[in-house]
Amino acid sequence: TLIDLKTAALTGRGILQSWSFDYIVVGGGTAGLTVARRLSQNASKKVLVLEAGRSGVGDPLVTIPQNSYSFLGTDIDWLYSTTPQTNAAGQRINLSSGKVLGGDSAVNGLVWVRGPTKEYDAIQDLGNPGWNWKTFSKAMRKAEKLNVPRQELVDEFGFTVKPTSLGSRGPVDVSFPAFLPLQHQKFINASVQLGHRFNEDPYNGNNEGVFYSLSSQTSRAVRETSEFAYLDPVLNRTNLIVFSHAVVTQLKLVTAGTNRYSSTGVWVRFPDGSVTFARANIAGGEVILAAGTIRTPQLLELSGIGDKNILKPLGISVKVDLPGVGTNYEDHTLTILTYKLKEPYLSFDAFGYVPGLKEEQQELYKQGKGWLTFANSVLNMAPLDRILNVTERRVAKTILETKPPTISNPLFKSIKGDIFSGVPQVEYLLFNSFSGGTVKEANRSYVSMAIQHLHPLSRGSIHINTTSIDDHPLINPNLLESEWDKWFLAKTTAYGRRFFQTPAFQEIFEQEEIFPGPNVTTDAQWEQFIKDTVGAGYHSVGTASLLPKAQNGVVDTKLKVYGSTNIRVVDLSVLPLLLSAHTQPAAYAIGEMAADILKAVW
Ligand SMILES: Cc1cc2nc3c(=O)[nH]c(=O)nc-3n(C[C@H](O)[C@H](O)[C@H](O)COP(=O)(O)OP(=O)(O)OC[C@H]3O[C@@H](n4cnc5c(N)ncnc54)[C@H](O)[C@@H]3O)c2cc1C
Repeated sequence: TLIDLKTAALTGRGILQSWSFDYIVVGGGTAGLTVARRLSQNASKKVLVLEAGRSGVGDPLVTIPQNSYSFLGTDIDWLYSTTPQTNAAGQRINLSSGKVLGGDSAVNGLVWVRGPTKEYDAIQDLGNPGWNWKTFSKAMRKAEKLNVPRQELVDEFGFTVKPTSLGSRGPVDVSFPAFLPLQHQKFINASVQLGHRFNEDPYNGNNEGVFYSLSSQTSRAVRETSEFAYLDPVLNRTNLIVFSHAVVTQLKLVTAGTNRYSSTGVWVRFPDGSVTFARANIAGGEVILAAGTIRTPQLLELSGIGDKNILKPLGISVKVDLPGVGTNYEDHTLTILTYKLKEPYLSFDAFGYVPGLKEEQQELYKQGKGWLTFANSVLNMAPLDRILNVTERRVAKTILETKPPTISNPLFKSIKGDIFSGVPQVEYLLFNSFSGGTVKEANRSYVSMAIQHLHPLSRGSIHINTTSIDDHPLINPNLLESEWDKWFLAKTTAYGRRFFQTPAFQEIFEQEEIFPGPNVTTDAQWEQFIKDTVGAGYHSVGTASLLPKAQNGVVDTKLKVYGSTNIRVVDLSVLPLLLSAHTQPAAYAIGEMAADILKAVW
């Protein structure tokens, strides 16, 4: 049952006053709704989901794939930005995130991709038995339902996929879009011409090379979110109560023996500002945090779980002194090159100057066809050898002899071990519009290439600096702090130019680079360029890491917060290391795995 507290506060308050819950899920985002659906399949278990945002049902901002970044600045955006980044020219970097049922799955770029086996196994090797490729891939398959592309789409665009590598019965439909821009088709050729491998089966534990990537959308081109995929089909369950416009302000903790705390429930703020308590069942009730990488550490700290040196000065009574909370924060770093298409080729920029094009495409979309079905669908995941020459590889080795200051020894060792062993280190992808630069002609079409560093070594933090839930925590990804991150991103960004010098791209792109432009040529200029323009990949992880406590971990292998008896974290804040992949499949997988852990005691 979905109850919007904006319109049904009385009903909501009544339920909270008379019920206690077996599971209280804080945050109805990607992982939160996954775990809620699985746990509510047992009709004797009462499940409550508390989501700060509204529903995304029927909202074209959410449903239409091509609108994926249009939520920026709207009512479904948390409007985060980082603290000034000292190693990136003082930039405050945008980190918009979905404040809506479905969370980031309702606003993201729809890319659906997995990393290679080694990266999931590395999570286990850090001291987390049971968290490996085998368990992650099983959970990702459980979440997904592949729609094999229709023959006409295969014929037109060349899509390839190996159906046995993906799930076929999960809630989240994954499909190829019904349209692939010419420039994305050419990106496959350009990559191959540069010596990159074409990968026909990137979902089975080896994602190296250039490939057609799936998109989290139905075969009718409606975006899949965790709300549409996991929640909507089970809305009639009376033991599952979902509140929208419900802001959780704090967890209530009581002592449960020496050095241990239990949560008896959470405080919920209603849209009118009033606060009501949601009670966890005394017998075995669990509080499940799924508020995402930015808000989960905030809630832990506001509730007295975190580093005492941060909590005490704010007057917060320290329940569990857990210094790992809010640390090990990591995001992919991203830079952009922009080129102009030759006439008459078009990108989405043409919506702004070709009369009638938008209307024509809106009509086509009603039949599940055309440009609006497309968000992104070709990726190139490249290992180091593909990008760096012999001399550069030698320099890379020298830089990597020194551990950067903010990453722990085990994490550094783990990543470093993979850098020279064929694991993708950089991703190239195209944005089908002008996405970086200042000089834009009004009636021409542009395409930007994004360059994403997949395994940065800099680590940042997310901590509160006030006791109010309404103040965003200080979000400091510490981008480009490590020498490796700066050097490698500069090298891989410079390499991006080479795609535009291939015959495949020369056919359709003007030769002159628009951004950063031909004046950037030396190593020093590239480094300055990336410092001035680096962005985040919107793939934040790690602030409540799944790691042994002695390694600054926050949750154990059952996702239970150290020092607590019944508080779990199930969102991406538990992921201790980023993958060579965009992060939504991992969020669904962690939700699935969390549900299995909790169901095991039924
Ligand atoms: C712009 C953008 C583009 C992206 N593109 C891609 C992509 O193309 N492919 C991909 O794989 N990944 C992508 N990602 C990343 C991916 O979507 C996320 O990493 C993933 O969905 C996060 O899942 P989560 O469950 O950890 O958090 P979320 O899905 O963000 O869920 C957290 C939920 O908690 C709610 N919440 C927070 N605080 C409170 C509170 N106090 N009370 C109540 N509710 C609260 C939030 O409103 C939200 O609904 C993108 C992300 C963004 C932002």
